[in-house]
Amino acid sequence: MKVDRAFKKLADSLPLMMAYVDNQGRYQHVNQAYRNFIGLELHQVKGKFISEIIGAESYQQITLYHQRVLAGDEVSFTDKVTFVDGRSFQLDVKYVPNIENKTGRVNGFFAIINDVTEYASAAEVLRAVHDVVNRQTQTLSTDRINELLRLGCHYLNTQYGIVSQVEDTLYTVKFSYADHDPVPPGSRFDLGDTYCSITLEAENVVATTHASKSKPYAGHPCYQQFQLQTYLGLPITINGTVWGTVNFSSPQVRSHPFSELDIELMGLICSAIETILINSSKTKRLEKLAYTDFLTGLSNRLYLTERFNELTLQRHTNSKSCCFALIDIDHFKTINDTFGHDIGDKMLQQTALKIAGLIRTTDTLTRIGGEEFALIITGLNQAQADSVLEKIRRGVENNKFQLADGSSLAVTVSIGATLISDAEPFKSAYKQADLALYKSKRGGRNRTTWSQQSLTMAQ
Ligand SMILES: Nc1nc2c(ncn2[C@@H]2O[C@H](COP(=O)(O)OP(=O)(O)OP(=O)(O)O)[C@@H](O)[C@H]2O)c(=O)[nH]1
Repeated sequence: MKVDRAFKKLADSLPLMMAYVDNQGRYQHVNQAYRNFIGLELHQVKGKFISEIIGAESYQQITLYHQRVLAGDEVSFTDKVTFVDGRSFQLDVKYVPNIENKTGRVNGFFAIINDVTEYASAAEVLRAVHDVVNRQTQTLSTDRINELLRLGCHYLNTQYGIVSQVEDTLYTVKFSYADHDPVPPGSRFDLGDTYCSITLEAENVVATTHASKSKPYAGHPCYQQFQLQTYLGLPITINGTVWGTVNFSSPQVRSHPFSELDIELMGLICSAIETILINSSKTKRLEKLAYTDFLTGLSNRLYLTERFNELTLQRHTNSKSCCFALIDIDHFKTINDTFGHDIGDKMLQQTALKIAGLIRTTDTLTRIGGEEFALIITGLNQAQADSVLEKIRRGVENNKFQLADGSSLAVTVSIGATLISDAEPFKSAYKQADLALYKSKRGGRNRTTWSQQSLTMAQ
């Protein structure tokens, strides 16, 4: 069929993409919108087979629709279509057969095409954000934030996706995604050297698609150092306070501006990240509570067993020696009975503080029961650990507690210690130390006794 002039004129004036294809599968006309879309002139398309414009795989998929329309059916479909130049789009397509009135013969078909790529990937982002936020209990917050950054990069077609924490003028990368050359989490920059300074100053989303040609990005230290041309940044706010930023960037100039939809979707990703950060800090707070002894502020028995197991695993690789000691206040019942429970509590707190001040930060001190503390000392041999324990014993003995009447009071501690043998379970080490502690108590208190096992190991 000859495509008449009226049709061509009408088709060219429409914003929709339109084509007329004959019953041999050759383009007879493509309107201006379609030509703009595929970047070809009419003479480059006219007379060409569909298979010369659409990539082989996509052509295979849509050829079924061609058969149906050429059999006289109207056909609609939405599918990903890849052109021979490699570009892919999500297209919403309607085929209308051109049927000859008299004969009923199908001469060809009209194709009306709508590019819904942006909406399709927006829907994908929405679905994924929803999914990531709802997977809260099953996946680590780090994995979920990384997944959101990956989605954002994929949707905006940027190289880097970063969540930063900003404290005063310090910019720290907390989470990072890049399909290549990622910026490692923990990297620190001066806030002024990042475009995020612009985001935080604006207290709102800011974006550029061609930094070297737009204010205030051109000449910005971030451009000078990293030559990032495309940037979209949003402030992360937690409990009403600015916490940091989420930003997407690329060294490439972006071919088209960010749309309102892009900004809305990135806002959604930012809110999802805020929610994950808030929930994870709540979880951390609860975890801290679960591992803390309220009276002394030291870690508790639960923490001790977990730390012990962790060290057992580590010893498999570094075979560092490890000492486990139980430290028990002597005659504590008498203190309670004589001075009252409140004074007893204060003595416990003061003793905890004293011992904590005498050990290294790598050692683990916990309160595991009423007036009993447990200590794990790592990396010292028996003689060295023994002198630490002696320092503790003497330190507590000399630690005077002032009473309201001006008099002072001191307590002593008895200690039972053991060297932990390789892969020894907590229960066994505890039993060894407890037996040694019992000997210290029986031997007159205010002393340290080592388990039989340790004495053999130390020889
Ligand atoms: N003030 C106070 N006392 C506690 C706490 N937990 C346990 N106690 C008391 O600690 C005392 C421990 O007494 P015992 O187990 O008989 O030991 P002890 O008097 O220290 O005697 P030895 O260990 O044999 O030297 C009991 O009186 C408990 O009530 C606490 O949180 N605060």
